[in-house]
Amino acid sequence: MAIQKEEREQEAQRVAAVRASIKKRIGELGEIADERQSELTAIGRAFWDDISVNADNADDIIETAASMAQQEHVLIGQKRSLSVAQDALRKLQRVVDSPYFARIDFIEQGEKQPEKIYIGLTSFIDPKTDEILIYDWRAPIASVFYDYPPGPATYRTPEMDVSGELLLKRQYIIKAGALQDVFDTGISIGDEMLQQMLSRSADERMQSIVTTIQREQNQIIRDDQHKVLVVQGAAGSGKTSVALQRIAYLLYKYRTRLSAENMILFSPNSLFSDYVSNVLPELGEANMQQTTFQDYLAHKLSGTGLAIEDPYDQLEFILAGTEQGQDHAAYEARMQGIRYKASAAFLQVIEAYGEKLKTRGIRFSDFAVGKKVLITAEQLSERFYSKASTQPIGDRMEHLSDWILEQLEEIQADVEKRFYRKMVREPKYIGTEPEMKRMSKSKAHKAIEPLKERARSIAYVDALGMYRDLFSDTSLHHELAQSAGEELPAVWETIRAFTVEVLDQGTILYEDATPLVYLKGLVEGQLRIGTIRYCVVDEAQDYSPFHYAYLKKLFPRARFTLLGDWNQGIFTHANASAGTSGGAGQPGEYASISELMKEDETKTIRLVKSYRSTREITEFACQVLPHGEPIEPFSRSGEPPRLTRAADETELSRLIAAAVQKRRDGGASSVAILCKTERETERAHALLGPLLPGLQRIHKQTQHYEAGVMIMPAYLAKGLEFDAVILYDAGAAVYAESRERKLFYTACTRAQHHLDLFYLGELTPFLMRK
Ligand SMILES: Nc1ncnc2c1ncn2[C@@H]1O[C@H](COP(=O)(O)OP(=O)(O)OP(=O)(O)O)[C@@H](O)[C@H]1O
Repeated sequence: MAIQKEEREQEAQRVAAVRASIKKRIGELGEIADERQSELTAIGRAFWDDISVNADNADDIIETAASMAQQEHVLIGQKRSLSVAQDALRKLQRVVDSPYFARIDFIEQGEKQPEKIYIGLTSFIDPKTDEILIYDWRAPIASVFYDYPPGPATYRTPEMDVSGELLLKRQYIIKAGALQDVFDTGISIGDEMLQQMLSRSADERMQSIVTTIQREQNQIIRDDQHKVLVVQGAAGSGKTSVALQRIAYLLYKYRTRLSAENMILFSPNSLFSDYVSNVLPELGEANMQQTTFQDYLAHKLSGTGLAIEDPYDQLEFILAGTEQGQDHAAYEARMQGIRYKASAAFLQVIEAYGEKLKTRGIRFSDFAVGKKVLITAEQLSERFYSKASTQPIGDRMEHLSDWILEQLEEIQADVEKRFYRKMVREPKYIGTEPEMKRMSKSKAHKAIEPLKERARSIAYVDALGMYRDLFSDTSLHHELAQSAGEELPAVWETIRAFTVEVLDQGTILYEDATPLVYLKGLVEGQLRIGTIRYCVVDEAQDYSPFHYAYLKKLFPRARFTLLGDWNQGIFTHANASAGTSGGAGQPGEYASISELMKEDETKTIRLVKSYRSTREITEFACQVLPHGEPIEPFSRSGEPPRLTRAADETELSRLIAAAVQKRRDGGASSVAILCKTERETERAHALLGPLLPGLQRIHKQTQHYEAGVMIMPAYLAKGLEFDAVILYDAGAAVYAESRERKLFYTACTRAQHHLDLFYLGELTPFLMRK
């Protein structure tokens, strides 16, 4: 809704006035920061002068120590106040050219005068008048802007709910310090503004969405009542964006007791981590810890010498199917194993195993130097099980480690003596006695230290051996399954034989890694990281029940936000709970998450509106999953996706190169050519490379995201988006199996503005209208 010229004039004046105020404050803060910096330098200098002066005189040592402690205290305080000033300065510098983006006029119940609330990225109080010139978008009252159309409205403060009436909702576009546009909005947050945001070309990195957060998204961002928040959101519905703004919100709301180190985000790969890495800094917050599950597993198994398979290699195996001459029986054996090992039933078996091991059965390994065994596995076992079984395993392990360390101390002393005697006896050592003592001490230390390290890291427990027992010993597995109220899987013998064979080759397949790490954690009693208070899992559909049980154990004090889209679940293991492998997402799958998290306070929120793609692309992608979650496209129109058949590979490459060029000429800053597998990517890259100079090949190890023209397997594009997507070969020879449907859907939904599909032979049946 356009506003009157006069009012617009007033708004422009206010922008200028607020900006002037901010600039002034920036100047003051700059001076304060400089002053504090020079004070700090002076104190630092005096500190060292004091030490050098006083330390010359032995009598002054005590006095020096006292003065050092005191000065250090002053130094810490001074550093803190410098960083406060610098923080405030940085925040204002970031917003000075665009101080706010919205205004609401709100009259609280019982009040006579409405209040004008201006909302921006950070709050700003006029230091002279104490007037709040800008409210932070995360302040309680700002939620009215996101949640309500003009009319009755309520917002929640920590103390109470405040009701009133929203009289006006206004949005501003302020660039380089000048008001460019201002308009009043009605029902939802300016479709106009959202249209503008979504029509732009995809940026180098993900952008923040604070100016246009939608009501249903705001509900997720500000939820702090539930321990587990599950978000099922359509492709492009803003799950990742919401996750990041939520982290910023929590950091603001709990700023006195929560910092970025208390939060962890699990993302699908390093490329994605890089892609989203600037959102929080843009919002003035530090980045949370970000990792991939794979990195976590690798970290947990580091030091064991075991290398685990990458999830993408597992996926490649699944996608390759039996097409490349792979033995059908072997393929099926592994597929059955993947499903079983991700299931809640197998989790119960491992839990039962953990219970049993409390009283007997932990496999210990000997402590030996070369062939000489210092402490036998039996001694360790005896010692461990001599403690009451009511004591937690972790405590008993800790005692055992302490005991081993004591034994090793004695052994080290003994070894040292022997080294010394040997030196004395052998004429080739010609040192003084203290020298020989020092040498023998150091040699003994070198010999025993690795053993001590093994003791400290509980590397004397043979978790892999115990995991193998689970498969080599059918009666054990059967007994555990029964005690957990489960049955052995129907294809047990196949799974059993396959697993033992692979483990004996020294390979840890991806499907074995989490159960193994879980078991390891149970027997070592070291499965907890208490500092994490919020754990956010993006692409949550790609995690199995096992993963969730593990995360819950790992972060016992954390609240969880799990964001996913079952329609994009491309990993077989992830579907194991509902047994819908390859099919469309079923709402029933959520129940299992709350069950697994063992939390009553679980809330599931659905996001059905998709913002990324044009209406035409979203509708096109929806036909790939006829029974998928409903998706409501945001009303932004573009050209319909184009389907082009090529006669052969040479023509395919030529057509694709021309399509890329067309998109680039049309202004697309990012164009992605998506293939099915690594193999197909390699082949396509070889053909297209000469036709498209500068074509970037994206690998699973790629760490940095850079806009431009790129080629990759579709699964690596998860979570990302591009101005234009080109599907390399959408033929029936490539996409036909039900397990490939979701991957195909994921690929199509990466496109913001243009989607071009090419194919050889027949078109994929996923696009045949029913
Ligand atoms: N409220 C909003 N205002 C502006 N842009 C938005 C909003 N919500 C989402 N978007 C935009 O929509 C696009 C998709 O968002 P995002 O990547 O967060 O979705 P997603 O649900 O995680 O997608 P997917 O599951 O398909 O990877 C992004 O460009 C994001 O900036």
